[in-house]
Amino acid sequence: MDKQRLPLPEMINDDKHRHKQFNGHFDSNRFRPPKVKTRYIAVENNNLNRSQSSGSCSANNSRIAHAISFRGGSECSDAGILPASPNVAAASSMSMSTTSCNMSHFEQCFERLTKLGEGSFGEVFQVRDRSDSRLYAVKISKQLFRGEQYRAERLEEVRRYEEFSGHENCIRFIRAWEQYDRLFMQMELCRESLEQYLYRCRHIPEDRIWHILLDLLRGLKSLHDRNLIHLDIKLENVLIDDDDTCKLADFGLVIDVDKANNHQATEGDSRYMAPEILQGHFSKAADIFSLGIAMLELSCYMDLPSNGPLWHELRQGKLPEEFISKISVELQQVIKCMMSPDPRQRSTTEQLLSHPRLLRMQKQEKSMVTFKLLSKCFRRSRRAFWLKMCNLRTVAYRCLFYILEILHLYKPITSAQTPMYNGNTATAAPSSPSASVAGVPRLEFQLVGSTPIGNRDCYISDFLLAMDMDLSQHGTPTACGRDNLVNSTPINHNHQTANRQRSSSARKTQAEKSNLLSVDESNSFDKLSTSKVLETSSFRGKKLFTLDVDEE
Ligand SMILES: Nc1ncnc2c1ncn2[C@@H]1O[C@H](COP(=O)(O)OP(=O)(O)OP(=O)(O)O)[C@@H](O)[C@H]1O
Ligand SMILES: [Mg+2]
Repeated sequence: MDKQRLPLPEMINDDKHRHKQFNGHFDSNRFRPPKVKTRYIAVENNNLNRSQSSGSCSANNSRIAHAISFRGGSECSDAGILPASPNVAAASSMSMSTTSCNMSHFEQCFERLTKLGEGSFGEVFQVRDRSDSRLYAVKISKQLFRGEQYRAERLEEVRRYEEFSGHENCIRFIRAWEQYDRLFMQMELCRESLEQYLYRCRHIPEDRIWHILLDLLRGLKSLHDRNLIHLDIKLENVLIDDDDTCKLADFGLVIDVDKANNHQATEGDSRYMAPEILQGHFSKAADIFSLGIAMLELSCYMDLPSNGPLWHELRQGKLPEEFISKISVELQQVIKCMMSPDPRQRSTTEQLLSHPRLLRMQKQEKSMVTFKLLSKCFRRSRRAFWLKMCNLRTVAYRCLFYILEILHLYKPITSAQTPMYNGNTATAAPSSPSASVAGVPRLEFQLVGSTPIGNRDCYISDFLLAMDMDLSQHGTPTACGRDNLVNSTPINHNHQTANRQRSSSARKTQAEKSNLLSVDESNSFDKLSTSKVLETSSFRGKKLFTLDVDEE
């Protein structure tokens, strides 16, 4: 990647330091390092089509999801084609393969819930894993891979995430894959970013600031120990998990110190940028400066300038008195030490971690370690318990619905097997279907079968009522749009039986007078042979006849 220089800070005559302003949404128009712009396409399943991946570095393969991992020690591995999620495999077996084929791996595996945030490289979504119902965060790169070089740079982030995933103060990485020329990274879900936390709390107690500093110094040390520099330390790139632990995230600009001044580095957010970066000097000390200024922002609720005279003042060691005076001298000294204009004078992570206050905190933490572990275990088991309870409840409801559904379908089928109508005179059935229908709660379901009425969503009870009304008015079931209907389908038998049970004797007579006639094919073949058949169709091996019946 070519080194991209920030334009020199503009001289703006706004020389007043300000408290942070929050107008309900996060400022997305901050001064950011210049980045090559490409057309942004919203990450929707339907948008991820072949035409957009034209010019792709991964060419024809871009439609297939490939796992990305550097864990095996290989330099850049496309670990292989990802299998479809188990849910999709099940869906495919239920002849939904066309739909599942059109789904991206992301959609097959996750249910997208909310958007958590957005940076210059990616959008991050809260998702639910369809296989275990757990919540995760998935970062989807905004820009399509424009070429092998660009793709390799994006995949570097995966390598870094994998490298630091095990550290308590770095975000836990789960897996990554590429599809449709985009990179997808699944990671642990955090509660919020440090920036969101600051906007929520505004005034953060100093005790908490020290704890945050300790967490971040530990995370940063794990990078610096490997001779890597983050280059994008800022409040947005620090995430807080459910246990209130701060974690470093966004390793998109991480670079090897040895390669840092070799056209490899890209500056991060100018508000947090160390002064020497303008001269192209990238070092671990640059990260210390960024962390120091982030601590100033956090402890003083100060709006950091992205350019102008105030930007320069902050980098000359002049910290605004009206802000800095609000915090303890101890914290002031640490911040000043981290923000020293000369990078050689800045303390290292190790030196900072050996600050008496931080040492005391680390000792306290050690003694609290068992208690912390226990409380963590308790919180996790409580969560697991509720999850299980919810699952049990779902299973119980499902069973209940199945039973109800089976009951519902069972009765009409048996009633159809017993001829209940003989000729045009309805005789009472031995059981009372209407009573059983009334006993079944109003259940929404799709009618099984392919009768004209079965091809739409309806309530079976609605249908019964409709039949009831039709019969009471004309004795002609308009649901089928015929005047003379002979029907042996289970559903219609049931309707007629239910109708018969619920209707008054007057209505019964009316029904008898009408041309409605229900016959079983086997029993009433002789009647059929004498009647004029207008139309025939079949349902479940039973024949449906539309007859012109002589009333006598
Ligand atoms: N694991 C996560 N859990 C919760 N929120 C997250 C997570 N990862 C990222 N976010 C949110 O998404 C935002 C953007 O994520 P991230 O910083 O990784 O994107 P980016 O495009 O690389 O950003 P940048 O512009 O800093 O390079 C974060 O500021 C944070 O608010
Ligand atoms: Mg970020």
